[in-house]
Amino acid sequence: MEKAAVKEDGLLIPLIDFSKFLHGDESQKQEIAKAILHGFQTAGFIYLSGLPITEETRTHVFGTSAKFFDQPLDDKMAIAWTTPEANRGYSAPGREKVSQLADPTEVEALRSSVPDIKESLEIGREGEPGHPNHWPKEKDAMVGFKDTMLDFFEQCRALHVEVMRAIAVGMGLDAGFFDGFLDVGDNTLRLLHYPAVNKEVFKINPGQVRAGEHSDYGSMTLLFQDSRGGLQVKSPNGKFIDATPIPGTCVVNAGDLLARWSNDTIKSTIHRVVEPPHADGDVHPPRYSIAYFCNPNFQSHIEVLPGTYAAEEEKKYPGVNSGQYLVQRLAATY
Ligand SMILES: O=C(O)CCC(=O)C(=O)O
Ligand SMILES: [Fe+2]
Repeated sequence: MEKAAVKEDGLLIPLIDFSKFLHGDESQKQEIAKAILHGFQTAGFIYLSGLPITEETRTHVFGTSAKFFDQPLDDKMAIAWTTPEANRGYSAPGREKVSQLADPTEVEALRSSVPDIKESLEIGREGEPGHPNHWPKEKDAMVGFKDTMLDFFEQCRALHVEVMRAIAVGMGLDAGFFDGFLDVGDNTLRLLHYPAVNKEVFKINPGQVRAGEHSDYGSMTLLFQDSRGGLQVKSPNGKFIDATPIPGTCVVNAGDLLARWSNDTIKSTIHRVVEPPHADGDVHPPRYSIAYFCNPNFQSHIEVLPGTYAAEEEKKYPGVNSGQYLVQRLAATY
């Protein structure tokens, strides 16, 4: 039996040892595959431990990400995010004027806007024709940045393939069923930084969050969070529940396209990032996380999966092109 990472208000997010799928015997593989699929079908979220990505890699990538965000705003703006088709580059935070909150009109303006308090860098598949990545200049603290991120991108790409193999096994399909849909690696690595924020900001703005509620779009997201906390997942009863960080794990959530692909037998669950549950003093320290958004190859045609419907009329969705679906969804957010 696997353990629960989160268990509250009807939301049970399992904690699953993935090394038993990768290296276990046949019965362990089956057991883990079923647990993973069940987690996606019920919560839409799982926590994986026993990952092939080492703690050393993880620490190095988080350190490198922090160095990127540490750069002057101008340097980051020089590689700004451009279009949903490219989906690459830097997005600046909504900037709050916390020091001027005594002015009631300012406060009102802030209250009505409540932008997310975060900045991010999106890195796509290196070498995608027409869409070069926006890399920071290879100098000073940014020397080696590109290599570090490309290496991590590849490790996450490989992990996605393995988790999809587990889903295939769980569904009773061939283990390699999804391989041909994923081999290109049309994925996005998003580095996230939620800057330090005064607690007052959350008090003055009841609606203030670090990242607004949403579901993800693709097949699944591999989410690496630091120890700060603040990620919340919506329970079946509509309450936001803390998805507390567990060292050495990766949170994996199914996206909208996988839900659609599975005829809604897999859930793409709403989540958000809010004020962490604890803070010493007046300021919440910064939070860093890394989301790796996995997608079926942009060229893939996504038809409801065999075994998720009994009769043709039970298919809830027509086929769709993966790339077109994703660009459409992204265009609606930015
Ligand atoms: O930072 C996090 O923990 C969550 C980020 C997230 O949900 C997203 O970027 O889609
Ligand atoms: Fe998300």
